[in-house]
Amino acid sequence: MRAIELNRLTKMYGKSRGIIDVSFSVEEGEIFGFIGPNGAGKSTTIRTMLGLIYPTSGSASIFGKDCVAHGTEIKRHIGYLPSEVFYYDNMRVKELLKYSASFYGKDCSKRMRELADVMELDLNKRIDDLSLGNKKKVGIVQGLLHEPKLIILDEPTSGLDPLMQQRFFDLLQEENRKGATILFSSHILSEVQRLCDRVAIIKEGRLIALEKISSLKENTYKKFKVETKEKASRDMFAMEGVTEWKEEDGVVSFLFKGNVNEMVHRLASVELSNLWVEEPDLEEIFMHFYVKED
Ligand SMILES: Nc1ncnc2c1ncn2[C@@H]1O[C@H](COP(=O)(O)OP(=O)(O)OP(=O)(O)O)[C@@H](O)[C@H]1O
Repeated sequence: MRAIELNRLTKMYGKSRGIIDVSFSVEEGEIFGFIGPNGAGKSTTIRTMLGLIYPTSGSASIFGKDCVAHGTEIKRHIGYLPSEVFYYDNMRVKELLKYSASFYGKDCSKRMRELADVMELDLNKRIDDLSLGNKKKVGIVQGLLHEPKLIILDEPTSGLDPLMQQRFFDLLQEENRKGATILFSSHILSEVQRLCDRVAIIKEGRLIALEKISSLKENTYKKFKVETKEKASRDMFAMEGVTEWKEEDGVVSFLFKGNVNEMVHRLASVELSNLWVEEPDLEEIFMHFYVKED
């Protein structure tokens, strides 16, 4: 069964767009990345999926159940970490987490202590005494407490130091091994690249790409860097599949998608003094999508 299925999901805020015609699905057991710059529509998509706001048109379902019709039931199976967390400041961490756990009708105290240990969170502290990073940890523990089947994380790492980010990623991978599906929204590409199997890229409210991280990185694009004996011109490498052409200090670089033999032929016709062929990082691929769409 699919964990998430969005079908032409659209949300307008009055006349201004939130998201338009967003369709994708996430299989059970996947770690799925959802990336795009600020304002692209990630939070709107997530909030609509969770039934926190209503779609203008289209539909979203979770484990086969429509998010509007079965919102309450669906939420039992979801652990959600919002991008910004607000709490009752005068509560202690432990009280807040117990209060959250009470909604799930489960005894989560053992899991609460385990998670707090891993994330080095002091359960006896008052919320208003916590730093931003520690408040984020409360959100993480709160989201994972009831061992949800689906974990939805909206920009989860902001405020966490690198050590805690790593712990958190390990924790997510462990939850995934135990069967949890994860939707991870971020504008930081390197973390999506590290953790996710597939990624959806959203821009100005519309989905512009849906790919496997591995095929994005390995099969689709190669980054060529070329040093030429003569001054390089754009024409030298102008062929279908070449994008992101740049020249810096006599070294030309570009992304290439297509038959590498054709590129090798083209390179053979130019006098080279050096050549590098590399895997582009996701950032470069991502920029390419954005430039192309513009
Ligand atoms: N409550 C709201 N009322 C009106 N417009 C909104 C509201 N919430 C979001 N928007 C608009 O919808 C669009 C998508 O915003 P959204 O917060 O979903 O993007 P995002 O990708 O999550 O970005 P960020 O990381 O900055 O939160 C933006 O243009 C935003 O201004």
